[in-house]
Amino acid sequence: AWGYGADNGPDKWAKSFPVADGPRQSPIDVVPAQAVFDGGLKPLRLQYDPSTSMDILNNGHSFQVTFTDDTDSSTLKDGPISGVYRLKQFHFHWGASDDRGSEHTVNGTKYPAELHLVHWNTKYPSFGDAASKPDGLGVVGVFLKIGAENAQLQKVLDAFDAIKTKGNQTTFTDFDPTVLLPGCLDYWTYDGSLTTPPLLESVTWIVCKEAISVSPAQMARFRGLLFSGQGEAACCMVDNYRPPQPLKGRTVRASFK
Ligand SMILES: NS(=O)(=O)c1ccc(NC(=O)NCCO)cc1
Ligand SMILES: [Zn+2]
Repeated sequence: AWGYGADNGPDKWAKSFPVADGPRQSPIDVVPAQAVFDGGLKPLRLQYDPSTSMDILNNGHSFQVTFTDDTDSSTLKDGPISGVYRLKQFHFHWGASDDRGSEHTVNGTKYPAELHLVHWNTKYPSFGDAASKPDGLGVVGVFLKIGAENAQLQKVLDAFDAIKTKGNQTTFTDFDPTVLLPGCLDYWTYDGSLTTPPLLESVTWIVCKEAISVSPAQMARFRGLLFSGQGEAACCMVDNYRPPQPLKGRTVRASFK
């Protein structure tokens, strides 16, 4: 199965998932000087109801916090998208050291981690259906940079002991992911894909310009998770990021000057 190792990592994914070499793959390197300011882009409207957070899971590739998405309680509206997209889950990608870990880069700069808030377009009946449509998903990406301890992140990190190995999950309620957003919601946006198999080209990417902070000790906690399952040889969950992919003529728009 796919992963991030030498034998099953990003350079090998095209064998099982040929779309890996497609025209709108993610992540990309964002070059701010080449982004086109679009005054028609609206401010992001993220409205989350903490009662929709359900559980936190180690899925063997990352950990994710999953939300109930049977109503429009936690939504993404405006920004570059039209209609209403529902929050399904959020997860992170990170490195084995602070010099790498993000999927998107900015002028080639890698951040130590990147948060993805995954939403699906309610014009489709479900996440699974939306994931196969060109306008099916909206993912908000937020960079993490090394700095002060992020108290809002602590609640997520404190659940890690219960999800150390692949397949473990535990209840994770009353969490409002708004607390993980940067103060300024200026963003870049472009048409892309899932950054893990099946790499479906269904994502409107919304990458925030401003990063949130994470302390070195908190980053060390991320690296204590395991790709491996209970009773298997321990394999640290680190470097679970896909490197930037060719832009192939796409335009990146900026919501700010
Ligand atoms: N890294 S990413 O592009 O944000 C991403 C988001 C969702 C998925 N897949 C997914 O959510 N599958 C359904 C189970 O949650 C894969 C990659
Ligand atoms: Zn992701």
